[in-house]
Amino acid sequence: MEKKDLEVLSKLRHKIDTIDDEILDLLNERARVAQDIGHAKAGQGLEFYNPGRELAVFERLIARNSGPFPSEAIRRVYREIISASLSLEQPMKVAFFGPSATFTHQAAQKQFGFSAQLVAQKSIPAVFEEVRRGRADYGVVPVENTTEGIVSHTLDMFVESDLKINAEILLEISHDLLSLSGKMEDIEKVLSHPQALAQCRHWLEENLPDVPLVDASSTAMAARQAAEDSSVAAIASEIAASLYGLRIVKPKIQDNTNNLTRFLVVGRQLTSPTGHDKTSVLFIVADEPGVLCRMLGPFNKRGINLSKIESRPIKTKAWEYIFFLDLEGHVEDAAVAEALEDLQACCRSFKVLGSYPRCR
Ligand SMILES: O=C(O)C(=O)C[C@]1(C(=O)O)C=C[C@@H](O)C=C1
Repeated sequence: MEKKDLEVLSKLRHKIDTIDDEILDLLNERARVAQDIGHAKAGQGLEFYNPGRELAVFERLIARNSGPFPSEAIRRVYREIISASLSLEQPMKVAFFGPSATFTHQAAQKQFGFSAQLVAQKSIPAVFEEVRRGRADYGVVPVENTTEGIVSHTLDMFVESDLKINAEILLEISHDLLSLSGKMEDIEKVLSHPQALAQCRHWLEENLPDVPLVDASSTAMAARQAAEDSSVAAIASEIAASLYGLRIVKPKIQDNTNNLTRFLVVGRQLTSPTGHDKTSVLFIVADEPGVLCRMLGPFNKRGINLSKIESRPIKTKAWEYIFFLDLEGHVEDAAVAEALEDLQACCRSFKVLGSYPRCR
């Protein structure tokens, strides 16, 4: 580099250093305000974590952004700023359906950031139990997938549990091809969970036709094995790559690109309205003619959009069902409250599972 160019570079770097100093000062100023909010909330017995407010922060900044800083990066950067602020208010413990490096782990990290303490649990009931006993502040569990449908284990938990849904997380399930070197030519074997191998079958046939495919007990386990042998590649998540020190040979190799999973954040309290909410309820109706029509009528009458209805068998009674309904709005909205009151009138059993910010 010529002396003149070096001088230009040095000036620009000095400019960046000055900007970074300002950013750092502002980050500390913001953290102090977040601490003040934390104290004010503690005084009123309010929850420190407020997913609705977080969403509003992300969305306001993304709408305001004129670039060139990428909008998606704004979400990620602010995710970590808020996560760090929250850890000053109160170190947060989040139980998730593990093991580590699963997609639920990734969803928990997306929602709570790196400053939260994420603790893997062996089962979905164990996640609920950790939160119920107060050993974790929140829990993250999967609830439905665009390819596989509902996760019945999670829905069944709400029948007995008093925990409330505080937020939903949408995650694109992206299967990445990972290895130690990150080079296609080093791959002699591909390892993954049978479902992940099946979801990437066409890509594997086209790109690695002669390489043997071997089943592993989980995508995380496949990544762990790939970390021990440079001739083995694993199909696993991005988080598995960072956990096991693997490189991405090829991202997003799944055949169906529209593979999304919805996760729920469960906590011990109901959350307050944000203006963009969704409510989930569970109920059992009497087994009599016209009851299905009557249970949906109150929502139709008030123009309330129903986004999902599921039924699950009642385990103690043959051919009777529990319904799970998702609707737009918050239980504190007048129209929603009235509709739910009408619904309750034709139910043998009824429970609000939570009102929480709709993922947009
Ligand atoms: O606004 C609040 O309620 C805060 O506690 C502040 C803050 C933030 O850093 O912006 C931190 C944590 C909450 O989950 C939401 C927002």
